[in-house]
Amino acid sequence: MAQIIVVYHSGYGHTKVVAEKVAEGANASLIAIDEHGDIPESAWDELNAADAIIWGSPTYMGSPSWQFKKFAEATSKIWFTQGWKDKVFGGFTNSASFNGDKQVSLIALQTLASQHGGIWVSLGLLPSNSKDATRKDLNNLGGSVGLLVQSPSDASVDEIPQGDLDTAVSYGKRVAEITAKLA
Ligand SMILES: Cc1cc2nc3c(=O)[nH]c(=O)nc-3n(C[C@H](O)[C@H](O)[C@H](O)COP(=O)(O)O)c2cc1C
Repeated sequence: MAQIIVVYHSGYGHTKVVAEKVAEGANASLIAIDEHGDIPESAWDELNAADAIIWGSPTYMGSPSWQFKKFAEATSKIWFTQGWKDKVFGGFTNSASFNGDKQVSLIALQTLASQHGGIWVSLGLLPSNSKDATRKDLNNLGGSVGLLVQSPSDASVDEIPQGDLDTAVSYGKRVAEITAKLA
C-alpha cells in the first residue's frame, strides 16, 4: 500500500483538525511541525520513504506560517539531490476569512512541490456556489489548486464548517487514488 504523509503546522489547533481529516481520507500518517518549525529527526526518513506528501499550513499574514517556511527551507537539503523527485504532492491551508489570501499560501505549497520535481494533485471538485449553497457543501470556498478551509476567527477547533471538513476527507482520498494509479 502507498505510504502517504501529511506534514503540517498548526499554531492554535484548527489546521491540526484539518490535517487529521485529510489523513483520514488518504489513510496517511501525520507529522506535526512544532512551534519552533522543527520535525523529529526520524520524520525525515519517513518523508524520504513516502510515495506522497501533503503539506498543510495555516495562513498567517497572507502566507504560510514561519514555522512551515522553516520546514520548507530545511527541505532544501533534499532539493539539492532532487531526492523527492516524482513523488506525489498535495497541500492545504486554513484561515479565518473566506478569502483571507489563502490562495497565496496554496501557491507557495504548490511551488514548493514543484521545486522538488513533484506531481501536484489539484482539488478535483466543482465549486458549490449557487444561491442554495451552504457551508455544509463540498468545496463551498470554490478552490481548485488544493484544499481551502475557513475557520471563523472565534470558532473553537470543534466548530470548523462541516463542508470544509468533508472537502478535506475528499481531497485526502483523491491524493491516495492518484498515488495508487501512479504506483
Ligand atoms: C499571526 C496570525 C496571522 C493571521 N493572518 C491571517 C490572514 O492573513 N488571513 C486570514 O484569513 N486569517 C489569518 N489569521 C487567522 C488564522 O489563519 C486562523 O485563525 C486559523 O484557523 C489558525 O489556524 P491554527 O489554529 O491551525 O493556527 C491569522 C492568525 C494569526 C495568529
